[in-house]
Amino acid sequence: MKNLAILGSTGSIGVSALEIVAAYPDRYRVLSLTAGSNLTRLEEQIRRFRPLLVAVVDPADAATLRQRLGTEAPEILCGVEGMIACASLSGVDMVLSAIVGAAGLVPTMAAIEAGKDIALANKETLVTAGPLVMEAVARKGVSLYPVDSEHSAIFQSLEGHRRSDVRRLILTASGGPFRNHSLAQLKGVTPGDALNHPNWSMGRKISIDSATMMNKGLEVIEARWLFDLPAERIAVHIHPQSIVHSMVEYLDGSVIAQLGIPDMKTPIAYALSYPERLPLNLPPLDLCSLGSLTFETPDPARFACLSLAYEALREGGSAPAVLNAANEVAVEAFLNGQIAFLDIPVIIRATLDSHPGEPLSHIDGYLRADRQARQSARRIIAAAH
Ligand SMILES: NC(=O)C1=CN([C@@H]2O[C@H](COP(=O)(O)OP(=O)(O)OC[C@H]3O[C@@H](n4cnc5c(N)ncnc54)[C@H](OP(=O)(O)O)[C@@H]3O)[C@@H](O)[C@H]2O)C=CC1
Ligand SMILES: CC(=O)[C@@H](O)[C@H](O)COP(=O)(O)O
Ligand SMILES: [Mn+2]
Repeated sequence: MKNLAILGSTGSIGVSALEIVAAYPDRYRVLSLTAGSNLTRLEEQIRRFRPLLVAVVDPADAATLRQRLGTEAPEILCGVEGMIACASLSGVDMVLSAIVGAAGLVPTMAAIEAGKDIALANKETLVTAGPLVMEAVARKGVSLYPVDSEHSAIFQSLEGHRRSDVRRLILTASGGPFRNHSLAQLKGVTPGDALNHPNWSMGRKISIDSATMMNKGLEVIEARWLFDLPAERIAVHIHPQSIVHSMVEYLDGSVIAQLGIPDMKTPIAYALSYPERLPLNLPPLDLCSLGSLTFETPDPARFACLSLAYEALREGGSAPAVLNAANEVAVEAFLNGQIAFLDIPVIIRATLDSHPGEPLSHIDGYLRADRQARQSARRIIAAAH
């Protein structure tokens, strides 16, 4: 029996993970759950999975939940302290980190420091503080399993091979809903258009990131830390079908890829059950019906966010944290109708320019860079709109 903490249980990844838990009650037990503000979904999850400890962001939501659950209520905490308590709860073997955004950093670090193995969906944690996270993982001797589909594919494509034989990683990108849009067309796209991902059903923030291709930029940075390779050895190919989830190219020219239908249950289950593979009730991949798999080079003029991410990764220090924070603020502003789609990279560029990169070592430094970049991005938006 593996005891789990699920951080971000009410989100797209959290819900898929709980479907796997429900299918394998003899393998997994949920000891703690965290959510933001979706109390209805969280209440259902508590009644179904009976965790010992739960955390939500807001104290008033914690009180509401206690009242709704009455005698069935577990211990319910709130705020970052509550998230930390859930992540480091005694008896938990593995923490699924699936909060969205840099809000996942502190709970994920708490889990690592408490010696928990990590199944990592929350890429912003590694983007913001990759060196800090990887140092803690090594020092505590915990295992970090990627959940992000591309990184799971790379992890699987590296199995049984020598790291010294790797030439480069090739991340695939769907190209999102605007793959064939011209710059003129991109000017007018709405949040509704941008949320309409062609292949994946995901949370709102990552869906916008896919539309700008910042998602792939964040994933390049994530891959840099997970697999310890520099930016110039991590390439991106557009692959509109999202069937080849990513590839590893070896020194002899061999390319090893992982393929599958686009369903996050596969990488989530692999991270939870590694090294075993669980039977999942998913439709098989039917390559003959698909007919063809295609690949293209990303266009930096239309998808400027991808180049910004490479630039921040090469600069290092605080730059990736600033990039991530500015992106989170810009995506929120786009979703709220405050800015246009093409303003997203402009705001990130301006925020990066207003924050000279600085070397960071302690978590407080990363959190300060994140906080200050958010303030700058908000100021830039307010001044321009
Ligand atoms: N969805 C996917 O297919 C994939 C997602 N990922 C990554 O996984 C992570 C989660 O994505 P996804 O599930 O799509 O996101 P969702 O928006 O669907 O879910 C996010 C979760 O985080 C909670 N949350 C939001 N803000 C906070 C906060 N400030 N503090 C604590 N909890 C918070 C939400 O709570 P509530 O809803 O209750 O407010 C929800 O449980 C992201 O980092 C994403 O990039 C990676 C690969 C694929
Ligand atoms: C499912 C997953 O891992 C997402 O990160 C996905 O890759 C998003 O699609 P894009 O390739 O369009 O960014
Ligand atoms: Mn991905």
